[in-house]
Amino acid sequence: MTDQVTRIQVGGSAGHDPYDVLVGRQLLGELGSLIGTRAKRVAVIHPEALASTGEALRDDLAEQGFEAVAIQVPNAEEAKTVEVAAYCWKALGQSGFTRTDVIVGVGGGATTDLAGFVAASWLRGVRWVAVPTTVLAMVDAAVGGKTGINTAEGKNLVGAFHPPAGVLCDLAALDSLPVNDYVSGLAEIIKAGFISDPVILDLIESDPQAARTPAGPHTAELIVRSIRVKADVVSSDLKESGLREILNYGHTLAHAIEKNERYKWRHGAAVSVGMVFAAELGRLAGRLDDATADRHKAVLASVGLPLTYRGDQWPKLLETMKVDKKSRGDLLRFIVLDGLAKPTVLEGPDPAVLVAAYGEVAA
Ligand SMILES: NC(=O)c1ccc[n+]([C@@H]2O[C@H](COP(=O)([O-])OP(=O)(O)OC[C@H]3O[C@@H](n4cnc5c(N)ncnc54)[C@H](O)[C@@H]3O)[C@@H](O)[C@H]2O)c1
Ligand SMILES: O=C(O)C(=O)C[C@@H](O)[C@H](O)[C@H](O)COP(=O)(O)O
Ligand SMILES: [Zn+2]
Repeated sequence: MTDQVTRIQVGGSAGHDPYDVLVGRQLLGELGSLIGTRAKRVAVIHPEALASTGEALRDDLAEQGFEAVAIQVPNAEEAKTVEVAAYCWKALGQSGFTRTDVIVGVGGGATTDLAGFVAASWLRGVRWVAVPTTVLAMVDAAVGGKTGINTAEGKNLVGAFHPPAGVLCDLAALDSLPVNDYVSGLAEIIKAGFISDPVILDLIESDPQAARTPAGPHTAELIVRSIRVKADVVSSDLKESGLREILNYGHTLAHAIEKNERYKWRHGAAVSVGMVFAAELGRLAGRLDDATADRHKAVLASVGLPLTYRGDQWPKLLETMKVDKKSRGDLLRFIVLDGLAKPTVLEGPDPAVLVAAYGEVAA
């Protein structure tokens, strides 16, 4: 599977333009055609860690005749700030970037979230192409058009739905990814397994150690299966008016942990703890069977993801969860499972049940 190119179409049926996610190797030759002939200028937004990749892409695009600029931004969550967005807007303004010009976001989910947001906000929306270079960005962040930045008050509080024109997942990029960032992406893959495609869980459980590296036998299949889960959901509900909420499984607590840690925790690590909490919530609400709830801890721990967070932080986490995007007025809402691959919404759980569920993750 690793040497072939898999093409997954996203959208088309819900009023937004369809685009393709390509998964394979040596895909960057596709970039010029995705950018298209109307563009004169291209801005390549990349993190510090990928300085040489960003500059090589810029040089390549310049050779293809574009006026190409590289915009280097900080690594990880430090890029998802209004100050960094403003720095990008300034660079676009100074390059004379017009509505037919194109942004390329190369990097992990933090970079693609930022690049997509800059594309959504510049001149009220220009085209952008995502070149995700982490597992997490390939299977989740770069697909589906949720773009945004954080504020001191919470995760992704400012953003826009602005789908890319295409997504290029070059598996070779994963070879340089630090193992903790690789494993962080497995949390979103495991999420896709629990909400929709249990074969994902079987593949990881068959050899958890191998799942921790890009050389594992199931890497491409895990990535493709997870992208299909996401593509199916966002194709029918781009703007999260219903079904798309299932992709937020584990995220209500995760985002509160990330804010509490001032965005220093990896997103996937927080999602891992959040899924243990959500599984326990489902079990205590009488929806989820014990075996499936316990399977969360087993599979997450088997790849080295965390299961616990500080017990004394519960009051602060609860306050933050109240302003989660799924809340409606004073009503707290969580995604839980009615069973394996049966996600549903749990509205306004009894506060005592919430405390008891947190007891399962409290360290
Ligand atoms: N928009 C969405 O739908 C969506 C979905 C899931 C997650 N997200 C967001 O994605 C972000 C997390 O993304 P992430 O896990 O990719 O982390 P990240 O973007 O922070 O990247 C992790 C680190 O790896 C570096 N890096 C990236 N690619 C590399 C490579 N190939 N080799 C070496 N280093 C590399 C980055 O510079 C960074 O330091 C969070 O902000 C999260 O909120 C968004
Ligand atoms: O695409 C979605 O929808 C998701 O919820 C996917 C999540 O994995 C992702 O972390 C997303 O950025 C969360 O969005 P938010 O709306 O809860 O900020
Ligand atoms: Zn996520």
